[in-house]
Amino acid sequence: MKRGFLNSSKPKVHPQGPSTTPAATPSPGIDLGEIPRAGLGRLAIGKQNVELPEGFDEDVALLEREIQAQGMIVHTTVPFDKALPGEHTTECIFHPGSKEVLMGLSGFPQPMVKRVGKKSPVVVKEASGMGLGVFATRGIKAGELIFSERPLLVGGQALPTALRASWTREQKSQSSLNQLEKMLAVAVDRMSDEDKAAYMALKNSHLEDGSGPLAGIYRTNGLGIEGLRPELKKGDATAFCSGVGNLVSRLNHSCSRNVTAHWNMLTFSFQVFAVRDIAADEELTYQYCPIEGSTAERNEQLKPYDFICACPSCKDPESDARRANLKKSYPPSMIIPAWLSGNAPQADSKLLPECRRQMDILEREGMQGTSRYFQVSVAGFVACVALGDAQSASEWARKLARIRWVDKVPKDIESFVDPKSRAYKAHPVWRKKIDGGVGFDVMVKLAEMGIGSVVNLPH
Ligand SMILES: C[S@@+](CC[C@H](N)C(=O)[O-])C[C@H]1O[C@@H](n2cnc3c(N)ncnc32)[C@H](O)[C@@H]1O
Repeated sequence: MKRGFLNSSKPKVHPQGPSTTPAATPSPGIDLGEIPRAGLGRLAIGKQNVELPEGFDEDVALLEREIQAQGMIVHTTVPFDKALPGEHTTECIFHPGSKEVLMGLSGFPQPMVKRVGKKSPVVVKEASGMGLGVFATRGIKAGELIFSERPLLVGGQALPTALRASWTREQKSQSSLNQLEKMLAVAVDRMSDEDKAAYMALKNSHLEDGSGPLAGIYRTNGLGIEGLRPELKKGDATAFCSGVGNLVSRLNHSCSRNVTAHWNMLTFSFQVFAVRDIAADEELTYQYCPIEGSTAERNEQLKPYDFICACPSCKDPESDARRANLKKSYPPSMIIPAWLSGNAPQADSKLLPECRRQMDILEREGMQGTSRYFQVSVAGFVACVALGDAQSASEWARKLARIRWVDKVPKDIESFVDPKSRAYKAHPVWRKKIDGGVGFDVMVKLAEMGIGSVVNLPH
């Protein structure tokens, strides 16, 4: 989950958002202060006290009324019309325009009705030293959609708050946080009693920094959602909204996580997929920060969550060198077009060994949910097809077939898992490295598979 909001000085990751399914990314949240108690002349921000200017409360109230009058914040419920029996609803705090994005989607929202009687593949229970966590109730296969969840709450990042230029940074931070708490209070108040209780029961790791109780939960549990603010540049921190779920927000962090969470706009839900096989009773883990960096860098970014990661990679003294090596290595999918057209003779003998070397690091580090894992798998597959080696290509196809959360994985990839499949000879790249004849049609097919361009997947 990528958490993050207003004026946060914490890293906003994620970004990711490319030509693939949007990912849910953690967001660190506003790094602000405590909700002021009415009538107090000083506000606690973090461990400090902030002097308030004369008439501060009245000034804030005036500015808030202006924001309301201008319709800069929209409280709404999804689905907009009456929910079906058993269908979960989400309270939303939107920027202007977000609701219109959803109303423009044909068939929105596809209903999400609870399946009664089917045993859930997961259970929430105590995770030693981490509070609660999500655990598998049975073995789960790589690529399986484990659960979908429509969130309790979705809010915009950097929601407009009333600020005066003359205030100090601390006063602005304080005021933004106060206003966020008020907006959240409206949204939580609109929830059903069951959802309200679920929201209030979520973890709050912002007890010491002065966040109000609702904002503390929001900042601890939000996962980034992209696509609700199309007017903003993709990948901008402010282009993200943040969703808090009853189940998805119970996922603990690991730098070698075994699930990935993606946002499905049409059902207005998070979809959680297994990125590798998960054993019965194993904990499901997600990543709260980018995981390509060193152990120290990752733990710096995890500070807003108030824990030190003790995952296998963080404890392995050789992990940093492996991840650093991967970071500085070129994604092999970028080289394929030149290699195929004969413009990269130096890559002829190195391309496939390089794919295998990078795959070895990715698997040892538990990085199957990363962009690089997709890039290496697709490069290995295409290279083997181009060399007319269906046996080796089928091994790469098996990996690709499990990456179900990436739009660029060819829809017919399953037909390449059998090396004897007739699909091989019909593939536009079949034996092209040997027979030549790489034309525009082949390049188009490669581009469709994310080859030759940087495919940046979300976490
Ligand atoms: C989104 S919540 C995850 C669910 C949470 N454990 C609970 O009890 O609801 C995030 C918080 O869980 C805890 N947490 C998550 N991953 C952790 C980890 N790898 N080690 C220790 N604590 C972790 C931290 O307190 C963090 O602020």
